[in-house]
Amino acid sequence: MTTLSEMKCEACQAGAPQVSDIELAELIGQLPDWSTPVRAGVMQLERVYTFKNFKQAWAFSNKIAELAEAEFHHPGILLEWGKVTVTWWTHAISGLHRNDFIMAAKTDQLL
Ligand SMILES: C[C@H](O)[C@H](O)[C@H]1CNC2=NC(N)=NC(=O)C2=N1
Repeated sequence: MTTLSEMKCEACQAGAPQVSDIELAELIGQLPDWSTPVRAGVMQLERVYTFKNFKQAWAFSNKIAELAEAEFHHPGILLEWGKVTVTWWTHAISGLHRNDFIMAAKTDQLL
């Protein structure tokens, strides 16, 4: 079985379906360290990573940015001293697409 981190994002346009409740339950089950906050009506996928200092957090943020550009699917990244908060959602559909779960799994692989 292909794991999420081995999958590739698919091109996602406006009108693409958000994950269903059943898909959401199945996918979030593969990402135990991630939460699904809803902000301004938009469900997102979020994880906080902690580090020993700003420099390590900064380096991790750069890796995420490179991954996002390679997959052309981009997160929110909050860089703080010793912390990186990564938030994935699909702007085009104002919600969660399978791509967001793939990218969250790939983000975990960067550690
Ligand atoms: C023009 C539009 O921003 C692009 O097609 C891509 C870029 N990266 C993206 N990233 C995310 N998270 N959602 C998008 O809808 C998205 N669209």
